[in-house]
Amino acid sequence: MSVEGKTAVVSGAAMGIGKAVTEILLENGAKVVLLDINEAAGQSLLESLNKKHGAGKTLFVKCDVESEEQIKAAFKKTVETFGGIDIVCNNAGIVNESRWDKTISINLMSVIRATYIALEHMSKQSGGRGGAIINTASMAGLGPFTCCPAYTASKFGVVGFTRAMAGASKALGYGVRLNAVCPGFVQTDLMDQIPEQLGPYTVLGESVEQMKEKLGVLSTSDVAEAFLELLKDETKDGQALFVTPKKRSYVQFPSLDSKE
Ligand SMILES: NC(=O)C1=CN([C@@H]2O[C@H](COP(=O)(O)OP(=O)(O)OC[C@H]3O[C@@H](n4cnc5c(N)ncnc54)[C@H](O)[C@@H]3O)[C@@H](O)[C@H]2O)C=CC1
Ligand SMILES: CCCCCC(=O)CC\C=C/C=C/C=C/[C@@H](O)[C@@H](O)CCCC(=O)O
Repeated sequence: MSVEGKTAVVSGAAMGIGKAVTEILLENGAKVVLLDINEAAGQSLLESLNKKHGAGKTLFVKCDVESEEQIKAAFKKTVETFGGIDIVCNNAGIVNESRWDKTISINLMSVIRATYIALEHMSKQSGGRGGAIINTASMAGLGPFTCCPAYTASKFGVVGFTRAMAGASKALGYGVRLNAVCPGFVQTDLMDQIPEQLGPYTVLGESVEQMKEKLGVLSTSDVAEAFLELLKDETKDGQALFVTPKKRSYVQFPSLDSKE
């Protein structure tokens, strides 16, 4: 799918990975609606993007992804402004092992909530144009990251939901592809804040520095490139794309097909 002329919605767009995804989409000719709870950072990014890419290609909507009402309003505003939605990147996320319920709520429940609301606009079965949804999972959604069990659970959930929803979308003729991106460490505020966010598992976080050294640390634009690959390659549906500085590969899951 060409990104040129398409309308995209990116959550957690004010900073980090979401900001880089927003930038790569604009560079490739898309219009982008930035959703974030941080209004100051969102508005300031919008101003600099408008200077660089020209006004009329972006919109910032203050939106807490935990709120169904605010997500609905943000998607409605997108359709009113740009005439439809082709791409959604569910990217907003946190690490907070002390508030594990909030971690599950933002990282997993909000991805499911936003996907269902997005599909009301995007599905060909409800008058939409079809398109693509990319959910930001993590390497911690593929293997257990012992210093953050709730974060790990949320990201396993994102991978599982994305794969199942891709199958449902295909079977029901929605015309919407769904994929997950699973990065290792990425240089962002979230990564820098890991040591303070592990609550009862803080002592286990001591191995994080060694893991970072072993795996390397991605730049946000490395991750944005992976998003672009998933958008452009229409053969990718229900995939988890694992990304580290040394490797980018599609995860091979065990086949559990009862027909085989
Ligand atoms: N940085 C890393 O090492 C990795 C990050 N990830 C995932 O990437 C995603 C983005 O993370 P980063 O860019 O690193 O974090 P970040 O902290 O730099 O940016 C996250 C953005 O999400 C926004 N946000 C947080 N809660 C929100 C809410 N309730 N509603 C709307 N916006 C909200 C923040 O205001 C911020 O702008 C997350 O889902 C994270 O789990 C995945 C793998 C590695
Ligand atoms: C602590 C929150 C991390 C937030 C940012 C990320 O999502 C980074 C994810 C990066 C690496 C995840 C690695 C997971 C590795 C496991 O699959 C396992 O192979 C490593 C085992 C060692 C351990 O759990 O300590």
